[in-house]
Order: sequence, then structure tokens, then C-alpha cells
Amino acid sequence: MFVLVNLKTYPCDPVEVAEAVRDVDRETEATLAVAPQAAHIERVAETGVETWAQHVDPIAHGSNTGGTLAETVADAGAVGTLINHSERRRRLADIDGAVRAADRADLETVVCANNPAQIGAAAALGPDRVAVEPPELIGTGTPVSTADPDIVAEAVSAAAGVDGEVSVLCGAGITDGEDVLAAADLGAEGVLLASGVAKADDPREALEALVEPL
Ligand SMILES: O=C[C@H](O)COP(=O)(O)O
Repeated sequence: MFVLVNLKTYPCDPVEVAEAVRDVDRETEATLAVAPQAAHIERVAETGVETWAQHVDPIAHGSNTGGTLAETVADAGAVGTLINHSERRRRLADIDGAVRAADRADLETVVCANNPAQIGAAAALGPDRVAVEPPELIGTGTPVSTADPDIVAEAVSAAAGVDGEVSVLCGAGITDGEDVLAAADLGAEGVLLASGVAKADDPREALEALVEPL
């Protein structure tokens, strides 16, 4: 299983969480990675953890003030990027452009979507992975894998129906290992989570609990 921890803009110490993700990754069969804010990518990547960007724009070098350039996040140490997160929704053409930009910079891609229909559309853009996240469950601690299992199973079918090479993550409300196991049972190859780790009193303990049953 792939466990991607999105730090969003939570007020956690990104390096402390990154070191915990790195250490727990070394203790488990699962692959763990962390997505800090863009300005923290370099410091986080220096810990040795697998580091992802939270977003890249569909742009190239040039006149794009305030833009997030795929080459720059790769140069800072990111190996992949989220695209179209629920909190950073983009139009279809811009999602497509961001996937192309990430490919150009050799970044892996996870395109997020709300539901199975959108997952099919996202898979058609040729990312490495897609992630289904019902927005209403994000940050609630109510896990999608048990609260809305059909949406995960249908997302897996939708992606497979478009491109069998695109694997599916699920996210929203994932906090413990049982949630991760339930996601795996539904055909997901990983989870995308945030508050369960970034807001935990002890992020390392939260990470260990996530991978313990795997
Ligand atoms: O990127 C992560 C997702 O939005 C899930 O967030 P959450 O784990 O806080 O529900």
C-alpha cells in the first residue's frame, strides 16, 4: 500500500513529520510519502523521505507570477505531485496541462476527484494514480473506506475501465490501520490522508498505527 500524507497548511512541524514518515516507511512493507507546502519541499526532501508537492500549475518557465512550476518542485526534491485536490480544484484543461507539466519534469502524478465518474475522467488524462475523496468526509475522521465503501469500489472499476495502468488511492477521514485495510479490501492501492497525522499529538504514533495491520 502507498500512504501519502498531505500536510496541507496545518501548523505542524514539516520536518518532524517528515522524519517520522521516513522512519516508519523503513519499518513497514508499505511505501510512505509526505506532501508538505511548496516552500517546505526542500527542507523536507533533505530528510530523505519521499516528498511530494501538493500542487503544480499547467505552466512552463516564463511569465507566470505566483505559479508553481513542476520543474521547480522537482528541483527542490519532490518526486511527485497531487493535482486537482478537493481544496485546489481545477478545470479539465488545466488538470490535463498540470499532468503534462509534471510528466515533463519527471514527477509522478496523483489526480484527485470527488466521485467515480470524475475518477474515470481523471484516469483518461494518463496520470500514474488517481485518488477518490468525497469532499464531505475530508477532515471528519469518518473514513471513506467504511462510511462509503461503494464509492471506493466504483472508483476502482471506473479507473480500470479507462486505463488498467492507473492505480487508485482513496482518501478522506482515514485515521487508522483498519481504515487502510478496508481500502485495500476494496481494491485501492493506497490512501491519501492529512488530519489523522498532521493534527495528531504524536504524528509518529499515528503513522505506526496506520501501518501496523499491513
Ligand atoms: O489530502 C488529504 C485528504 O483531503 C484527506 O484529508 P483528511 O485525512 O484530513 O480527511
